[in-house]
Order: sequence, then C-alpha cells, then structure tokens
Amino acid sequence: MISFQNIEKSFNEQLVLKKINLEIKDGELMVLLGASGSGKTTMLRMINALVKPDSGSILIANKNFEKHNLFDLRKKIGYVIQKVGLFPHYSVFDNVAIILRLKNEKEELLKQKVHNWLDKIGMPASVYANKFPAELSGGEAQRIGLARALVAQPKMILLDEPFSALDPISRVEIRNEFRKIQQEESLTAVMVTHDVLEAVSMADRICLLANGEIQQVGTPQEILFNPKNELVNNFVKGDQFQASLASVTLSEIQSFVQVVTLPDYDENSSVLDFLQNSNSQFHSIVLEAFYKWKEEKS
Ligand SMILES: Nc1ncnc2c1ncn2[C@@H]1O[C@H](COP(=O)(O)OP(=O)(O)OP(=O)(O)O)[C@@H](O)[C@H]1O
Repeated sequence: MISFQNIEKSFNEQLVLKKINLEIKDGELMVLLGASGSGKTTMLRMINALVKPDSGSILIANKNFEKHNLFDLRKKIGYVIQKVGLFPHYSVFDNVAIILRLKNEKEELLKQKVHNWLDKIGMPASVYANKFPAELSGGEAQRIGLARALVAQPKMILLDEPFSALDPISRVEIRNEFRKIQQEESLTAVMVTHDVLEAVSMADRICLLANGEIQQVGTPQEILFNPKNELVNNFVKGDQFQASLASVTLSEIQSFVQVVTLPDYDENSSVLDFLQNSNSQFHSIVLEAFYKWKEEKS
C-alpha cells in the first residue's frame, strides 16, 4: 500500500499540494487526474522520492522513506514517462535488459526474461530484439519502455502520461494491454493523466486533483455520476473531456461505455445502438464525438 499522509509541498513559495491524504491499495490502478499544473506529477514523483514533501509522510508498505533503502526501493518501482528515453545506440534487447544487467542477472535468465516481456507486450523478440529505437514508431517505443519497466518485476509502477503522445489506435491497444498485464501481475499502478476518457477507461479508482487539493477519490462511475462538487463536475464533463473526445476511437468508446454505463447497458447490443437509444446527455456527447471522429477519418 502507498499512503500519502498530510502531504504539503511548495515550489518558490507557491503551495502546489495542500493536505494530501490518499491511500493506494496493493494491486489497484489509481489514476491521478487533473488539469495542467494541478500537482499530479509532483505527487507521482514523491512515490519514488524524486520529490520530497515539505511536511507529512509517505508510507510504502507501512514504512516511510527513512526506513527504506532508497536504492532497493527504486528497484521495486517501475517508472514510465511520456518521453520513453530509450538509449538510441542500444538495441531493443539491450534497452530492455538494462536493469537486469544492473542487477547482475545471469545472461541466460536475462535473455529468457527479456524475450518473455517483449512477447508479452506485443513486440515479438524474433522481430524486434535487434532493432534500434530510431526504427520504431512512437507506439512501439512506448511498448519497449513498458517492457523495460516490467522486466525487472517491480511491485509498483508509476506512469506519467505514458500514452498521451501516441496515435489513437496505438493508444487504445497499449492501454488495454497494459491494463491486462497490470491485473494479471497484481501490480500496484499509479498513472497521471489529464485525459478523462483514459482515466475512466483504465482506473480502478480516480483521484481528481484541482488547485493542489484532492477534490474526490472514487471509482470511475462515482466520479462521473456522483461528482462531489462543481469542480469535479466541470472537469469530467467540461471542455477537457470534450477535447479528449475529439480524437476518440470506436474501441475507446466501447471500453468507455462498458465502464461508465449503468446496469441498463445490454452487452449484446452494439455500443452505437446503446448510445443512440440512451437519453443521457453524457452519452449523446460521446456519440457526437464519435460521429465527428468518423467524419474526419473518411
Ligand atoms: N521543480 C519545480 N520547480 C518549481 N516549480 C515546480 C517544480 N515542479 C513543479 N512545479 C510547479 O508545481 C505545480 C504543479 O506541477 P506538476 O508538474 O505537479 O503538475 P501536473 O498536474 O503534473 O501538470 P502537467 O499536467 O502540466 O504536467 C506547477 O505550477 C509547476 O510549475
């Protein structure tokens, strides 16, 4: 479990996190959602001690940082950012193997693990192991970034807008694959995004931040259908959300509708039928966005 207890943080006398209390359970995917500058990345970077709070404590597995060996702790925490940061002169294989080599893993086992993760993340080793980063698309590079984090078998993984620079199709594929792996491996994951659609499609729970404060923590359904205040309501249904719908794909809508619809959604009917027949204004926004997307594609 990761626990934020009364965390406060200022930069240049500007208070960016105020009285943050949050518990992230083992094996859950918690999304930190909020507009630019709301403090998401600062919170995320506190978990691997890249940023120190001014006051309050962060507990990982019930221990604060003073009681952890920071080097060992960081080895247990995978970190994936938008700019993947692959080493350009290393092959895909060597990029993924970096952490295992730092751990002095035996070459035979190392090879087995790297190949296994490349295959799992949809980048068969037989095709990709000897390629170099410059030969990869953005989506492929991001997969390698994920494989590099996962091969070390972390207990936790931190993701900072990992999919936001990808085209809509790869974005949805990688999100779904990552979510499957995260659930299979019972990884505790904390992901930063400003994209409401991404948050509700992937999260077990969402922590919505605004003005450096937690406005609400809840399941995607709770955040969407029972927003605690106007800030949450405006964020999840306002301009940000509509902007994220501008590049929506059908499969995103499908996973989204499965997450957000209430029990009256019949799984056998098509998602589009469902949206067309729904009286919800929210669903009509989704539908409208879908048509706009389709029109732009044709
Ligand atoms: N190292 C730093 N020095 C000074 N100010 C900082 C530093 N890191 C963050 N800030 C400020 O703290 C505030 C919160 O930043 P943070 O990166 O956590 O926000 P965010 O919600 O992740 O935003 P974005 O989505 O734009 O990345 C911003 O006003 C930012 O300018």
